[in-house]
Amino acid sequence: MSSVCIEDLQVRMGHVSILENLRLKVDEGEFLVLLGPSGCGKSTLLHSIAGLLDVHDGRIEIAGEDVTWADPKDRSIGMVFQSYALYPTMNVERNMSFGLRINGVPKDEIARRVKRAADILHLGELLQRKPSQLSGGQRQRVAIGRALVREAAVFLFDEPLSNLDAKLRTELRRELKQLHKELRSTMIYVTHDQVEAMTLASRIAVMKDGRIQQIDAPATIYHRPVNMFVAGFLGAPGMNFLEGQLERDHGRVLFRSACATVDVSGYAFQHTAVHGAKTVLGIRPEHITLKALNGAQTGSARISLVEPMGAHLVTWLDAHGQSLAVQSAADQEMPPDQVVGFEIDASKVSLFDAPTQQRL
Ligand SMILES: Nc1ncnc2c1ncn2[C@@H]1O[C@H](COP(=O)(O)OP(=O)(O)OP(=O)(O)O)[C@@H](O)[C@H]1O
Repeated sequence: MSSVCIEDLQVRMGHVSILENLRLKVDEGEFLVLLGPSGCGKSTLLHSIAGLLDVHDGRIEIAGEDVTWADPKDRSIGMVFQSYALYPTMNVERNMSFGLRINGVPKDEIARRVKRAADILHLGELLQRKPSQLSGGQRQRVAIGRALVREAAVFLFDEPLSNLDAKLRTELRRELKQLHKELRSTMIYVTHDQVEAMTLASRIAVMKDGRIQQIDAPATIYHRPVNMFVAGFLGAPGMNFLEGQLERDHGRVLFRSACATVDVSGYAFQHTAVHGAKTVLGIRPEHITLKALNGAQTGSARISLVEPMGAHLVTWLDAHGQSLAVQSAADQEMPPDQVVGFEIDASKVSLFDAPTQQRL
C-alpha cells in the first residue's frame, strides 16, 4: 500500500491553475524529494498534502485513507517548516509536546514520546531552554522533534534547512538522513537545493510549471534525464549542451556539431535515429577529458577560464564559439588561452530531440 497517493490533483489560485492533473505515489518508507526552481509548485503540492490549502479537484490518500477534504490535524502528518515556527515563550519540552497536549494525549504517553524524540535528536540536555537560547540548527531539531512526537504516517518537510548557514545545513542534512535510516518513515521533502535532493532522496520528483517532469532515483535523474530541463537543473556546473544533427554513415550513427563529432552508435535510442534530425547532445563536465592537441580527440578548443574548486578544477573551453565546462583533477591545470584537444565520452552522452527537448 502506498503511503501517499495523489490522483488528478488540481489546485487553482483565483483563475490561475498552479497544479493540473498531478499524479504521485509515494511508497511506505520512501524519502521523496520535490525539487524544482522557485515558483514551480513544490510548496503548493506539499501544502495540499498537509491540508493547508483547498484543492480544486482530485484525490489525496494518506495511509490508505481519503483525506482530500480532511482537516490537517486528521491527516496523520508531521510537518516541519523553513521558519521553525516555535513558540518563543515555551521551553523545548513544551514546544515539542504542545500539539499532543491540546489533543488530550495522556501525560505519561506525552512524556514517553518527548523522551524518545529528544533521544533521537540529541535534545535531552536542551529540554528546559527557550528557543531564544538555541542555535538555528538546534531550533530546527526542536521543530523536527515536534513533528516526530506526533508519530504520524508521513513527515512533510518544507525547505527545512534553507535558513541555516552552509556548515549547519550539511550537518543537519546528515542527521536527517540518519533519522530516516533509523525510523524508516515516509518522508516528503521540498527543496530547490540539488545537493540536498541528491544526498537525501530515495527518489526525486523534478517539477517545472506545476508538472512533475521526472520521478526517479537520484542516479537515474542525473545520468538519464528525460528532457533538457531536468538535464540542466542538476549538476554544478550543469550539463553541457551542443546543438547539431544526427547522421547515418555506413551503419554508424554520428552526432555532428560545429565543434565536435561523436560516434553515438552505442546510444540506447528510444526512437529510431533519423538522418539529419536536429539534435542536442548533453554531456556532463566530468565526462569530457582534456587532451594534448595531437592525440585522438573529439575536437579542439581554447581554454577561456580555469576555476579551482579545491578537490577538482573546472576548465571552461571556447570550442569555436561553443562554451564547454570540463571537470578534471586539481593537478591538471592548464593556462588560459592554450589550445587543447578534448574528448567526449560517447557512453555518457544524453541525446535530445532539438524541437521538443525530449530525450531520444
Ligand atoms: N496565494 C497565491 N495566490 C496566487 N498565486 C500564488 C499563491 N501562492 C502561490 N502562488 C503561485 O503559485 C506558483 C507556485 O508557488 P509555490 O510556492 O508552490 O512554488 P515553489 O516551487 O514552492 O516556490 P519556492 O521555492 O519559491 O517556494 C507560483 O507561481 C506562485 O506565484
